[in-house]
Amino acid sequence: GEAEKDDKNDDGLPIITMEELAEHDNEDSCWKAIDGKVYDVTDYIPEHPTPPSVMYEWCGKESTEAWDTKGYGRPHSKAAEAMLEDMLLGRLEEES
Ligand code: HEM
Repeated sequence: GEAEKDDKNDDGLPIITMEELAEHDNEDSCWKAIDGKVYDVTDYIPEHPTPPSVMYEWCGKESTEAWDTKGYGRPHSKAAEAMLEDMLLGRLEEES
């Protein structure tokens, strides 16, 4: 029905609003938006090869630039990109 159409995008992924993203800004639930998609990275934080603070800084936020640069101008590896796919939750709402 109409409601379903509003909730989903062409690719069938749930649409996640900026407000919803912003609620997941902590160690119990850490979501990040990267290139228009939203990922739940909570369980990966202890495995990430940096102090957790590097990851926590971006919880609940649009994190594309942090992802693309790792904070010092180098992109994450293809292996890291592949891991991210398993954490996919949905698509970030388009800005209006
Ligand atoms: C968005 C904020 C993030 C920042 C600022 C960040 C930063 C970093 C830094 C500084 C390193 C270590 C140095 C290096 O390998 O170049 C690293 C490595 C790594 N990160 Fe992140 N990271 C972020 C998010 C993530 C997420 C969400 C994942 C989940 C898949 C991830 C996966 C990895 C992996 C697998 C490595 C090992 C090196 C590689 O494969 O590129 N990171 N990251």
